[in-house]
Amino acid sequence: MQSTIVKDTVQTARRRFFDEGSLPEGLVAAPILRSWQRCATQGLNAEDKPRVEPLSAPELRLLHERNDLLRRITRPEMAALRAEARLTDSVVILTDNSGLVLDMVGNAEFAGRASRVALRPGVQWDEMAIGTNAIGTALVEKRPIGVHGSEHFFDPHRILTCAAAPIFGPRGELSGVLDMSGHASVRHVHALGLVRLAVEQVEHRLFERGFEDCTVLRFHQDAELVGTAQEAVLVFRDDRLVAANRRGLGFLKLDWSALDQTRLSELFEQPDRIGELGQLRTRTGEDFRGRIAAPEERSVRAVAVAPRASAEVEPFFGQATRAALARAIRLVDADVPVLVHGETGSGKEVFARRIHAGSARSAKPLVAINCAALPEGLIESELFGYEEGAFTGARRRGHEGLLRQADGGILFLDEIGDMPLVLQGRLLRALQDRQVVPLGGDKPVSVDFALLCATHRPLADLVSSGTFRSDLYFRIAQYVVELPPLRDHADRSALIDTLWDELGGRRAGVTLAPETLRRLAAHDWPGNFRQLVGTLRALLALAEPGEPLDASALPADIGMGDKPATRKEEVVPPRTANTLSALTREAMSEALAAHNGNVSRAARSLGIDRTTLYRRLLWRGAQS
Ligand SMILES: Nc1ncnc2c1ncn2[C@@H]1O[C@H](COP(=O)(O)OP(=O)(O)OP(=O)(O)O)[C@@H](O)[C@H]1O
Repeated sequence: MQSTIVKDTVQTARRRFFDEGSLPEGLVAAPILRSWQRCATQGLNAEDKPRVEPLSAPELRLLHERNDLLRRITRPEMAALRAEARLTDSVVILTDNSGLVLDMVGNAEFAGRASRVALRPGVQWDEMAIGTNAIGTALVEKRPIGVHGSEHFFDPHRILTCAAAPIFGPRGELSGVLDMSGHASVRHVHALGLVRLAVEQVEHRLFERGFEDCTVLRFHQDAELVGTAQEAVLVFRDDRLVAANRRGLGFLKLDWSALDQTRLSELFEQPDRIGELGQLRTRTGEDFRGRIAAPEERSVRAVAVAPRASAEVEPFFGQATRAALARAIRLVDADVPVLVHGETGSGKEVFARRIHAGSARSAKPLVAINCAALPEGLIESELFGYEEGAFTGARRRGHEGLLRQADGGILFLDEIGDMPLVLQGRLLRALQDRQVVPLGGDKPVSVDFALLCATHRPLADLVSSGTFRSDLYFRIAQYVVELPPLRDHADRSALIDTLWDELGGRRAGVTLAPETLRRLAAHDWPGNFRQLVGTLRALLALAEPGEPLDASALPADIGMGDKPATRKEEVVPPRTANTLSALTREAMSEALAAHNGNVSRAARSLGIDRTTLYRRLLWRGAQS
């Protein structure tokens, strides 16, 4: 009902703006209206088709190379949001600082729909080409923004609901944009919050390296937030401010123009202790709690106290998995291909990296390729390389291809079940002959790599249904490791305890209350380790040192399965969901009730297909 009213309001605003030429102030958010004005002033016409100029495959590869650091630094957040996106039929997108889409992960079905309106890697989503959209408008407005349905400038984008936040570097430079996009019929009310939090983590991590020779000041009014991603950070080289995060500037009422201009001594009174958490008083008389780390002393302390970066959680392996790892290492050393199978988030990639680290090839590269993430048209040139001038847009000096980059090391083909059939034959030949023929070339080049593959799909079934070649299957699956889903772990409490320590819970002086631990252990974690680690990280951010973390901090859908719902709750489901997945499930249940249980109609009203709705409802049924 509420969304119908919002929709009508936007339609009225559009009519006034586009047909009557008046400003519908108050009917849409001010940043949206500003964006419509900018687009109209630039001569964009809402009834035209947006101008899309996708990059060629080699250009996209170059773009990836140029943005390597950004892609690496955002990886943990992309992985965490990807799990959320898969469960909510949406996608997570990373762009460069001009809005060029670098990566898109999440729900494959929605990715297909998004691709039809050119929301895909290699397309620039800047406002001037694509009109009002979360990515482009966040870049212009330099702040997080949600753009929903008809708030988009161009008509075809009405199917989208998007939330984006710009990523700022330590010197205020725009580095990229993180975005979550889904279908406009399912309102992802938490998407903007999730994206903002993720960007805060990314921006905070940008301060971990590169300032070893500087004095770094970390502070907050709340002492407990010092040392977390919510702290304010100011960096001084020879007493001069050279880098900062937005919170640091905001607390002192400064902006980026203060860089290189302002001195530490102008901002703060002499701190009482260097290195220790103490009182900091600004020259204007405001008090903060914080810590100043001088250059030499900081580099020593950083090793001792810096929280582990999120990508580096020490994996938890049960006894059986440890034994499987030892066997897999021996097999890979003997050049026997190993296939790792497990549900999403069960740790296939983590396991593969451990195999590499323990193998005789550890000093050589592990080249990991996600076969599902590579656009189909790119896989061939990416894997096998191409000769100079092999096709229009090919790089002048050609490209050696990923198979050759793995020479001497290990080739890890992740999501191998998603490799298109046409390329499976070519891959098989390369694996059998240990030779690669680049596109546009005729001379085979010898390669030497060990092969690891992973998939969450039932490959044997794909073989039976004819979508995966049996000869390739037998080639890659000479030894299969099955990673168990979390719900099958015998002692989940011990596992959660260990991960909590790994994530820094004990170091931060926070424990999980017995009821919290019980509920976490009772949950069946469909997103496996990825979901569990993400939830524990969120809980850690909410925790108060010295106080056991109460079960009320848990997301609504965790640990409630074992509690009978009250009659009242069954009749009037309260809007308490505070995760995207819970919200989506709520929306699905509501749609189903509104259509008297007719799945097709409910699915249509949500803008998803029947199978997605069935799948999600079945998944829900399995949970409760
Ligand atoms: N054994 C483990 N112990 C602790 N954390 C783990 C473990 N395995 C995985 N994780 C966490 O889960 C996240 C997902 O792991 P990984 O990418 O290896 O899963 P995956 O099975 O390859 O998932 P997908 O099929 O979706 O690609 C990792 O980033 C890591 O934080």
